[in-house]
Amino acid sequence: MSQKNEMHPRNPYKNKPPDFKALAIEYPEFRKFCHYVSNGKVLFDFKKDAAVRCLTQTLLKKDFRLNVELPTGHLVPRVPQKLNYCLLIDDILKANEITKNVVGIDIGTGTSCIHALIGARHFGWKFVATDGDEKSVQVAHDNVARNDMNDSICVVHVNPAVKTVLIDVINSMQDSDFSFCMCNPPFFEKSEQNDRFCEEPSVSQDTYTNNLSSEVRSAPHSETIASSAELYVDGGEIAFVNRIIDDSVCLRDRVKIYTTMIGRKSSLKPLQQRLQRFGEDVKFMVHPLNQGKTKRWMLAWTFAKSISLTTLIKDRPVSLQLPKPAIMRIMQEISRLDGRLTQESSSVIVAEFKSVTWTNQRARKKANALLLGNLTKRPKWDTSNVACEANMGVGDGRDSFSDAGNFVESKSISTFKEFTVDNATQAYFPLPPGETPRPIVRIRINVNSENLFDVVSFDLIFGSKQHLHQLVQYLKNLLCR
Ligand SMILES: C[S@@+](CC[C@H](N)C(=O)[O-])C[C@H]1O[C@@H](n2cnc3c(N)ncnc32)[C@H](O)[C@@H]1O
Repeated sequence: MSQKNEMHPRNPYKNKPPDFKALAIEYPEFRKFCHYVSNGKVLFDFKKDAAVRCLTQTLLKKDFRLNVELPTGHLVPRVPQKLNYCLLIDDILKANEITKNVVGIDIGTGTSCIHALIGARHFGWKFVATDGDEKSVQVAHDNVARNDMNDSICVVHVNPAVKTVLIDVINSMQDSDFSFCMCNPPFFEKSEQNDRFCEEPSVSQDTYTNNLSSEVRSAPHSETIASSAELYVDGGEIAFVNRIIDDSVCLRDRVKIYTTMIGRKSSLKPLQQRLQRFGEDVKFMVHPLNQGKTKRWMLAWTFAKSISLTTLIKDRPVSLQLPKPAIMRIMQEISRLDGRLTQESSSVIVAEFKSVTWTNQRARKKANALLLGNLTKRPKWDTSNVACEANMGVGDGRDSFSDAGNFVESKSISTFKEFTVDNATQAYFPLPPGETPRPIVRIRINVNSENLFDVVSFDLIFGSKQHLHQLVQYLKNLLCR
């Protein structure tokens, strides 16, 4: 399903896709990839890599006055998607009043140098653009020079074998602080090589295509041809972004806002969990980046106390109408749910929860009654028919991308023959001394007095939207009767 309407509201391509007919009339090289059909419409062949390459070059020329070389065998950036990413960064910068002398770092700029070129031309930002591939650095440098942008963009070659991706570059520029960094990391782990892409020797030994000649997979909507450095990295995008996170822990607010694009939904959770481990020191957020049929995400984080990332959360605050005085009743209920309350003003409170206590209330009550009540048949807590054996890995157990510290094997052993047991095992690891567990959800509650009632709105500071909606529903059931 097309996700055009989820594009950034300021993206000019949001409600106005490229007019292929007009482009075909204006640009003869673009015309070669168009077919006229009987109703006068122009069809564009997205399936061919050369056509997509030409579309990107034409849009950059027409809409950004950029003359960009995109060599065959390398990724072709999609202009609306790249603009979406820059616009989101622009939103965060503007919301934090960072509007002058904006300097960004583009990690892994590729041959196109696309983020830096669009960022400099459209938003007036300056850039340091890095890449680990010498050819990409050369082509990116030529693209910058061809567009007379040497004063705004400095392209730097970095050693991709070095574990850090930001520290060396930043330390080589002693006096500069950076407003933000951005990155479109290689997504895939090397072992996935054969699943998604196959070699394309007609271009070069190092070129891959997603146009697999397989009976199982249908042909892709649009062909992607790329080099191995653009597609693969040890550990995939999770490992790459973890390297940026590691660097950010050392660099702290020498970069005000760290951002990266994320290509796979499954990468979001481990990366957010990783950031969560830095407790109150770090703020982070995820925002979707949609274009066409592709869904991507931007992960942003900051160590700077002055930076707010919540300004980007565009969801309407969830609200309830309650009889007056609503704030007292809300505070009572939140305390009953083991929430911690901080009063910010007479009408604003912040509530945080370390666990979800508002779901399964009936089951909770029943379990409590069983434990505390005077039932004739009480469970015998001190006897067991089952023994449990678990083999653990080494490490602190909190990294989900290795076996370290997680269960290697876990089994339940019945003390009766022919007696089977279900086995569910959960482990808790003590936090290092001095570290306090971070709440799973934090919500700002704002109470506005109207004539006859109070309007209570709930804003998610962090945590899952699902938890917020469940909690509000729970309070509604309880307080709106
Ligand atoms: C997916 S491509 C992104 C290219 C371009 N930024 C875009 O969005 O179209 C990833 C890029 O990261 C580069 N890269 C890989 N490891 C790197 C490292 N350690 N430091 C900098 N760049 C790296 C690759 O050479 C490749 O050009």
